[in-house]
Amino acid sequence: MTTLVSAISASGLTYSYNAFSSPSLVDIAFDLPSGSRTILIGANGAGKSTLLQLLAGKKLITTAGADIRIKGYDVFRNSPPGVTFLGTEWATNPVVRGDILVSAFLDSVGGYRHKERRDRLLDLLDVDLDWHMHKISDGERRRVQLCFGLMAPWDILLLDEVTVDLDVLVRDDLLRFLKADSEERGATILCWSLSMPLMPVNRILLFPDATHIFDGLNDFPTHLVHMRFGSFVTIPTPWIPTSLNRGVSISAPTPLYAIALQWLKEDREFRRELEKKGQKMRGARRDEVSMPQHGGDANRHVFLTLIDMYF
Ligand SMILES: Nc1ncnc2c1ncn2[C@@H]1O[C@H](COP(=O)(O)OP(=O)(O)OP(=O)(O)O)[C@@H](O)[C@H]1O
Repeated sequence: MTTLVSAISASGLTYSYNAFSSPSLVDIAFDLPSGSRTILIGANGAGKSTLLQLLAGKKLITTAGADIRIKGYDVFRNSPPGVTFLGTEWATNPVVRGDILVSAFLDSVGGYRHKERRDRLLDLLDVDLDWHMHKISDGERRRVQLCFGLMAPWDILLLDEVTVDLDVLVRDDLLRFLKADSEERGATILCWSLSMPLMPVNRILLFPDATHIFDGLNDFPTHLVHMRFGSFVTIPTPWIPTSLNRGVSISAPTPLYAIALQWLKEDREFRRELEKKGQKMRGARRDEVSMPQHGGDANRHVFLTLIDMYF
């Protein structure tokens, strides 16, 4: 049995993109054990990508007292080894859209050193070594990215949204591979795949296609986190299907889907309550926000709303 030691931890984590915007993360604190597989659940703008990028050391945090550790290493001062971050910006990099063969591309990043894992991933992700990177679809490019990122064994895997555009079969196989890999090697995964706009929660129930986001996921995580407006509403909590969703009234194909919809519904209600009190939250319709009566305050409110929209 794997001994659970802390793999990822953070405390006092508050982060703003610039001096004008409200913080995208607010006083986040958590501790994830080695071998855990955690899914972040939250509406658009909840802060999931920002958190993953900070953990990956992609953004510098200057807030006093903020601390992020991976395997005990301070991510900003002392990069921890064995961390793989896969995010969506990779696909827009001109290098990976150049006229290069997939085989040459994977070899250029050491694919030949991990041939067994590479070949397993090529099969699983249905990637052809003879593809040219500039002549493949976005979904195919994503599959090459996953092969590229996963072929060297990792200790910590940070996945930002990259499984969303895979077809259902490939995604299902990939989740099985990641789960087995994490169980065999005690490796840790933190990812998010469960994001939906706040407003159309009810409409999602009418579109069976939206449920594919959850295919194969129900048995994948060991922990769930609920994020809302940059904070953790639910800290990493062990997930045993049915453990968290007692009392959840939404009927859904899987317990994970039910809890995600329930949380997003709560987020929407929370936001509407704030808006009734005149607090503009990101993503709100302007006509839903009650404007302050005083002229000066009203102008300031409009100004802050514009800042929120443009930064
Ligand atoms: N480059 C940026 N500059 C300023 N604000 C940003 C930037 N990127 C994100 N934000 C803001 O930070 C907050 C969190 O965004 P983030 O992308 O982390 O959310 P998310 O939960 O990943 O959302 P989604 O599900 O839509 O990807 C949002 O309010 C967003 O507007």
